[in-house]
Amino acid sequence: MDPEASTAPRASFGERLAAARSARGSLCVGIDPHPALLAAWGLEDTPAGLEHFALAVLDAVGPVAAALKPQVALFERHGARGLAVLELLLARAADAGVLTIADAKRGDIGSTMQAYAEAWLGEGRPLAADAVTLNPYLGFESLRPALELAAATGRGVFVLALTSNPEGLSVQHAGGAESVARSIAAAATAENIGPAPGHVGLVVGATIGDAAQRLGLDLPALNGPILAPGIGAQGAGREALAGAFGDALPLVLPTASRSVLAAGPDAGRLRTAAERTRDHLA
Ligand SMILES: O=c1ccn([C@@H]2O[C@H](COP(=O)(O)O)[C@@H](O)[C@H]2O)c(=O)[nH]1
Repeated sequence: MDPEASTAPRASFGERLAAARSARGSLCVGIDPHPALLAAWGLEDTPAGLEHFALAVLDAVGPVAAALKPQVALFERHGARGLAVLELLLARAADAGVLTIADAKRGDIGSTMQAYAEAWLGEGRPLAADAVTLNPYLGFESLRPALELAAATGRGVFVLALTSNPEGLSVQHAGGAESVARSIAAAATAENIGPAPGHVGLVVGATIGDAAQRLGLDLPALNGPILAPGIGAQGAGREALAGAFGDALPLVLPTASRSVLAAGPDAGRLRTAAERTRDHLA
């Protein structure tokens, strides 16, 4: 191996995601090994079943998706052995050149946030992904350790702004014209200075209808990626995406889990389901 290559800093997450979207199209596929899906695939709800499922999704879908998004909760429910599977998946994805977004929704006071940042974004850490989802309920500024470490390591973050679930309204819409969601979006935008696509993204559900416009979020100004869950199993499709995002659509990375994963275990069907979803949404 060229010793210089191993120490060269990686490009920023924004640049790497933009390249992946150009090469593989604009879909993120979630890896959510729900017990019912494992059963439908003929797998046991065990770490071994989990490993088979996760690696099969990587092999089948990795080549046609801009990123994969393992849902950390579904690995955590298997304890240490489940996390070992997640660690293996992240390593294999990195070897295959497939970007990963760990859907961990972390957020805590600064001193603890530092540890979360190192766990999910730290160079050489076993669970480090290309990006992680963050929960700003303790205040956007509490996320500072993750924002800084992501920038330093060429990784990214996606901060929850308007989530896809109906219960999110009670918190995220609060505040009227100065809503919580609007302030989170503005704070994220302020992080993405410079011409290149920024590394601070937002999570905005594809199911939100016209909420972003009504609440005055300036999403086209973000200069970073918008991860949009809610596709398929939660009811959103192409029209919902267009209605929710308008001029911000070029920033949007839709993500679908159950609706794609249900096409397995056959690798060809799984890949076709991902390609159809991606092409339908384009
Ligand atoms: O607002 C949010 C934030 C995260 N999620 C996560 O995305 C997937 C969606 O799965 P589907 O099977 O496509 O519904 C899941 O891991 C959620 O925890 C979200 O849905 N909404």
